[in-house]
Amino acid sequence: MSDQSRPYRTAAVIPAAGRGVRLGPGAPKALRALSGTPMLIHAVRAMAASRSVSLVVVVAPADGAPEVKNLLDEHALPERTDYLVVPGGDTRQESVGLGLAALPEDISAVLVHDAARPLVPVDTVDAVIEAVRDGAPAVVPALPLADTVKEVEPGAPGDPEPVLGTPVRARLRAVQTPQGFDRDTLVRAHESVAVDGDGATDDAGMVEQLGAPVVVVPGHEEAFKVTRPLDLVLAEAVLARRRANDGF
Ligand SMILES: Nc1ccn([C@@H]2O[C@H](COP(=O)(O)OP(=O)(O)OP(=O)(O)O)[C@@H](O)[C@H]2O)c(=O)n1
Ligand SMILES: C[C@](O)(CO)[C@H](O)COP(=O)(O)O
Repeated sequence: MSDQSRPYRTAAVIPAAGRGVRLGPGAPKALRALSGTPMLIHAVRAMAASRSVSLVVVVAPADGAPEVKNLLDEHALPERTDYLVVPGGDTRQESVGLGLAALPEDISAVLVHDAARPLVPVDTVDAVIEAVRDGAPAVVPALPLADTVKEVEPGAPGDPEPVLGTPVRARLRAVQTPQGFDRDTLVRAHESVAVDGDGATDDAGMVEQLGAPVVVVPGHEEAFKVTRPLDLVLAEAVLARRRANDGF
């Protein structure tokens, strides 16, 4: 539940400390360029585009915080947007936890947004924030699936895997970011869910483990995660389409 005595300020925590192994060799994923601008800067701008976001906390690769701070100093953000840079951890869960620990006292609502989703439109960001402000402790943007999904018994890479079942597709959603939270709920989730192996794959799942309700709002196709090389091609195409639509 939100503390009504606190002023209502929203911050975005951007975990950007991953290596991007699935993208292939090169710089840490968040620092790779899309149309000449680092992916992280696109992601920060996507959060700052919302008038409700007054602080962005970037969680940088552990040894790259000064470089990331310089990068942010070089790229203009709206005057209303402050930013902080903190070093990240070994898993996404730890990186988000380190970002949360850096939040100032007066923040009531938190977005957690992957640096790897640089092109999320501002309308999606605002829809998540609005649902949190309307009282949902945890909100995720998500889309219906185009593929049928099978549950399998995982085997060695390349080996046939026995199918265990086929979940009803109409009940499934592919979850994106930014995920939005009442701050106290998210902090409680991070304090109570231990990092196990590679850690939790999303923050809303940790809130589910608390037993708190999580709701879905419509996601957006352009909020896809840049994970594999083909995603870079798609991201460049989306940016080219935006430039064409903006008349540049
Ligand atoms: N230790 C980690 C691992 C991931 N992330 C961030 O979490 C987001 C989602 O993770 P993912 O897309 O899986 O990025 P990587 O972990 O970099 O990718 P890969 O698994 O291919 O290495 C990314 O913005 C990534 O930078 C992070 O901050 N700290
Ligand atoms: C948080 C997330 O983007 C929601 O789909 C996703 O779970 C991140 O997964 P990753 O394997 O850490 O990229």
